[in-house]
Parts: sequence; structure tokens; C-alpha cells
Amino acid sequence: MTNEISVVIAGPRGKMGREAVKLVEQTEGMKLSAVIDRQYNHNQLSDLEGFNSDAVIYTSPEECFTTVKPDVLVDLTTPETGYLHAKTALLNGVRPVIGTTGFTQTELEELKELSKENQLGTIIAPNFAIGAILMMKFSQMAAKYFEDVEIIEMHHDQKLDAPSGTGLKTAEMIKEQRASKQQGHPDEKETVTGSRGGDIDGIRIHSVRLPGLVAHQQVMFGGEGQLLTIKHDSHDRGSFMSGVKLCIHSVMNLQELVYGVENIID
Ligand SMILES: NC(=O)C1=CN([C@@H]2O[C@H](COP(=O)(O)OP(=O)(O)OC[C@H]3O[C@@H](n4cnc5c(N)ncnc54)[C@H](O)[C@@H]3O)[C@@H](O)[C@H]2O)C=CC1
Ligand SMILES: O=C(O)C1=N[C@H](C(=O)O)C[C@H](O)C1
Repeated sequence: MTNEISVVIAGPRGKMGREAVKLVEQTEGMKLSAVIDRQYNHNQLSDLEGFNSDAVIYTSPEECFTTVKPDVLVDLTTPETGYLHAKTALLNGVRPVIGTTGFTQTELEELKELSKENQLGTIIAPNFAIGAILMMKFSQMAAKYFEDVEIIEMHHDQKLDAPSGTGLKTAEMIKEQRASKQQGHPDEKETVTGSRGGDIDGIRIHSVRLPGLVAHQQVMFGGEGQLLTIKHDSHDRGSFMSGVKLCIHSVMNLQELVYGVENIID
């Protein structure tokens, strides 16, 4: 009988997946039992360049979960795939830790329901970095005192979803704190579509995508004669790993879905 947490990682060859593979392999009390990839079915991860793990690669999540019976799935793939993986995991008794962003509200609701029905923990983590989590919490605090806010999120140009999961979650947290407000001039008109950014309950959100960036966000609050900027930068993907580790441990003790790492830290 072992107390090791058996982990499967989906997306091991991606930018985040590679870091997560190293993390799980180096963490005492965790075992990388298998990985889910689009290719290389039934190879070992060590058959691929840059890996030395003997974890088996599966292209079918069902086959992976029923054969390996892991405790936890860590998903770092794409929005459509991440959702399917999370659903398949819950239907097969596996607890999802989802770093993948870009899920729709309906998908989130469905996973919440499935998690509850199966009494299995799920963590949906728009951002694993402690600094980003604090940025969101501080922004929520600030929104009590400043009702005008715009979010600027900046990412590398390989990102699929806009706005980012972090930007969306920040807006949702601010929304819980302030009354709905239409910002800017009531008669303002965009002469170039999209100039004023996305609109979440009046909160404007702007997405910048450029090579050279990793993951950055500024939340700007304007008040009479003053500007408060709350800013966070992830300069490399190591910034996310302590959060991944915390979520793998925490999901083992949950029986429902938690959306946001701020809900599992003190
Ligand atoms: N929550 C957080 O703190 C963070 C979340 N992310 C999110 O994680 C996700 C991955 O980001 P990156 O690693 O930068 O992307 P990436 O593009 O480098 O990696 C994605 C990987 O998923 C794999 N993949 C795609 N479809 C698949 C399938 N059907 N089965 C198995 N693997 C599949 C791809 O082959 C690729 O290796 C994104 O949604 C991103 O927004 C990224 C950084 C931090
Ligand atoms: O795609 C990324 O890189 C990131 N995605 C997450 C998001 O959408 O917020 C987290 C972080 O910003 C990096």
C-alpha cells in the first residue's frame, strides 16, 4: 500500500506540460503514472527527446484512466481538449486539476455538476502563480474603493484564448465586489472595432499578444486625481509550478469543483 499520489499529465510536450512532468517526477509522494498526448500511443515518454520518464503515453484518455487508474489528471492542453479530458476523468473516477484556460461558462457548469454528482474533487485554476492569485485578490479589494477599472493582459503570441483565463477571473472577482457600471463616456463610439476592448459587466479587458512575452497583467483603477495599477509578471513557467503542486495535493481532499486557486490558499 503506497500513499503516493498517482498523476497523469495531458499535454506533456507543451510549454507547461514539460515543466509539470519535471515537477511531478521531482516531488516526493507523487508518481507520474502516464501521460496523454495526441501522438506516440503506447510509447514511453523517454522514447521522446528531452524526457527520461518511463511513463507510458496514451492517446485515448478513457484507455489511460481505466488502465492506469490514477488519482489525479493535470491537464495543460487546449480549451476543447481540456474540457473533454476533465469530463472523461470525472466519469472514470479521476480528479481533474485543470490549468487549461478558455472553457465556456456552460462547460464550467457541467464540470461542476459532474464533480458534485461523483463526489470527486476538481480544481479549475486559471492561474497557478501565487503572485497572480494575489494580484486578483488585491484587485478585488481595490474594487471596493474604485469603481472604474480596465484590465490589460499580455501574453505570448501562441496563446489560443482571449481574453486570458486570468483576465476573465479577475473581472469576475471584481464584479462580485462592485455594482455594474458602464465605463467611459456614455456617448463614446468605436471608430475602429475592438478599440475599447472586451466588456464584462462594464469592465473593459484588453488582450495583447506578442512574441517575447510570457504572461503579464495590469489591473488599472482610476479615481479622481489618481491611478492605482496592480501588476503581475510571469517571466517563466517555473512561476506556475508551486501552484500545480498545491492543487495536486488539495484536489485529493475535495469532493466538489473549486474554480480558482485563491479558494484553496489561506
Ligand atoms: N493555469 C495556469 O497557470 C496556466 C495555464 N496555461 C494554460 O495551459 C494550456 C497549455 O498552455 P501551453 O503549455 O503554453 O501550450 P502549448 O501549446 O505549449 O501546449 C499544449 C500541448 O497540448 C497538447 N495537446 C493538444 N491537443 C491534445 C490532445 N488532444 N491530447 C493530448 N495533448 C494535446 C499539444 O500537443 C501541446 O503539446 C493553455 O490553455 C494555457 O492557457 C498556461 C500557463 C499557465
Ligand atoms: O497561456 C498562457 O500562457 C497562460 N494562460 C493562463 C491564462 O489564460 O490566464 C495563465 C497565464 O496567464 C499563462
